[in-house]
Amino acid sequence: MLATRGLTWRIGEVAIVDDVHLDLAPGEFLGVIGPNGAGKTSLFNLITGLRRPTGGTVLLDGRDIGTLPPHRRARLGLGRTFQASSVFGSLSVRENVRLAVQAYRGGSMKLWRRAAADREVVAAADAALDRVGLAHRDTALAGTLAHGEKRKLEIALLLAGEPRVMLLDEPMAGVSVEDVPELVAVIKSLTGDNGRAVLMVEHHMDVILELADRIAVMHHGALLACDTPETVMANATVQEAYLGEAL
Ligand SMILES: Nc1ncnc2c1ncn2[C@@H]1O[C@H](COP(=O)(O)OP(=O)(O)OP(=O)(O)O)[C@@H](O)[C@H]1O
Repeated sequence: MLATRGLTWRIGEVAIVDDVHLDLAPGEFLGVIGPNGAGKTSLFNLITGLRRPTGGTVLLDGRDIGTLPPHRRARLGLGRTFQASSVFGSLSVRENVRLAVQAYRGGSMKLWRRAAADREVVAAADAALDRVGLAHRDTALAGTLAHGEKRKLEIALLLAGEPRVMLLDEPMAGVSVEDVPELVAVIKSLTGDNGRAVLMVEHHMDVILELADRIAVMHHGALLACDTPETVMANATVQEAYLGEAL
């Protein structure tokens, strides 16, 4: 479904992302781990088109999307959440999602269809909020949400774009321990929907182990291993790379 081939991003002599070959199958959940600075976010930036690679490319359904700008990739079904929050704090939760749905669907609706289209947009926004368990908070100002709720809202914004491949960048960041299981359940419920695949960077190993079918390990920009959780955890090279380093 999604693949990278020799994906590389060099700054001068330094390879931030180094010859990465990844394959993500429909319905698959691939966790990406690696110490701080390993190149995980940079990899996401290359896949979504925020950065241009200095080598290699990205394929979606076998099509080379390596030269497309981010919005074209998003339209083809590649959706992403960001580490930095992309929520409008002074708007309501529902309004945030409604805007995201509207942005995704575009403004090409005929005028006479406007009312029906508006109803469809609101319905899609409500459905997304329902999926992430935020329907009861629809009128709250987004800026007043707790961290865990904000992460859910970010996932709802992502769902507004009807992604077939979801890239989640540290969805548990800033979330309090007691809110983690609920957020994990939400993410789990979204995987495999019509073959939706997920690529997730996460530092919490317990979360990765609960969700991931396979784990990709990055180290100094390169892919050290990519295999089932059991095989990766037993991999001597991986253990060596992490000796004394937090995942
Ligand atoms: N625009 C840039 N210019 C120069 N160096 C950069 C740039 N972006 C990232 N880097 C460097 O590339 C390396 C990889 O960064 P990246 O953010 O991709 O790592 P990461 O694995 O996501 O780390 P973290 O887990 O801390 O988020 C780091 O050493 C970072 O300083």
